[in-house]
Amino acid sequence: MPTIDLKPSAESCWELWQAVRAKRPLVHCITNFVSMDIMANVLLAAGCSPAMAHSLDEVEAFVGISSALLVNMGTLSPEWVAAKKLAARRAVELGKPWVLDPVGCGATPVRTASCLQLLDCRPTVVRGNASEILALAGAAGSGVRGVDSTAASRDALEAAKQLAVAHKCIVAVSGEVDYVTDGTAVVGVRNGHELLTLITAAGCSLTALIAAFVTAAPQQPLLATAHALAVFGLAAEEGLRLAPRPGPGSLRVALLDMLHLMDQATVKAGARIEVMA
Ligand SMILES: Nc1ncnc2c1ncn2[C@@H]1O[C@H](COP(=O)(O)OP(=O)(O)OP(=O)(O)O)[C@@H](O)[C@H]1O
Ligand SMILES: Cc1ncsc1CCO
Ligand SMILES: [Mg+2]
Repeated sequence: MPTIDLKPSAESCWELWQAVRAKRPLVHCITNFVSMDIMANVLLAAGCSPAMAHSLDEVEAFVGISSALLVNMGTLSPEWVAAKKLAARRAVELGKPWVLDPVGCGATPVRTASCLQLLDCRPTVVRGNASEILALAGAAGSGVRGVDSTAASRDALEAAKQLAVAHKCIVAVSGEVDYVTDGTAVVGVRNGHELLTLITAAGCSLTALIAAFVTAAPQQPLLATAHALAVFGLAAEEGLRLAPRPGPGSLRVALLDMLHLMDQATVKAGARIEVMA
């Protein structure tokens, strides 16, 4: 497959998505019980192959046959955390991208400690809501309410930059504006809709899509992440426009439909990715 040279643009967004579809990457997801269904469906609709596998006995072999790994801290247990660490280390050994979703970081000491242990396993990308990113960076008063954020994404941008520098990774904070940074550059994505916060595991699924997009532009994980954020957010916007009712249930279905149906003209007209720093 030819190497893609991404630009922070809507054109590039379509181009990368087509490369993802052509590759149909197998994304190995060690996620949570809540997100399994919607995450697998989001990946399928967007043109990828999902596989949910979390057995301690199997995860290393699964990383071996996958294009990328997604690790999500949602419904954690000691066995699952051990499996996540093994899988993450294997991904690094094999040079495969892996993406961390620190769900509910800051909610309990065990959860925060587990997220920090995974962060030490050298993720390619970390994507969380603002409260999760603040807690991961050790900021006081992150405001996490269970797995939900009470902070605005802009308020977590400095924390995201700190994390990116300290852990040599890309950090994305989702919210009204999504921010992606490597610690120096900042790219903003202005797609999405507030109703997404009423669909459980929308963010979890988005993180899995980021893992898929990075497989098609492994040298440009920052821009690949921004492109995944734009595609996901735009699918929600377009879905809501065409949904029978403006509620979370209809949006959940319409989001999947749009990830399957969205065309080039819609992506080129609607993706809002901009370099901010
Ligand atoms: N106020 C908002 N306006 C527009 N889009 C939003 C808003 N808040 C979140 N989003 C979008 O919702 C999606 C999920 O992000 P969110 O920050 O809600 O994730 P999350 O809290 O991790 O979700 P979950 O834990 O349920 O998986 C992203 O595409 C994001 O851009
Ligand atoms: C609601 C919930 N609880 C643990 S994981 C999860 C899915 C959203 O993060
Ligand atoms: Mg989340």
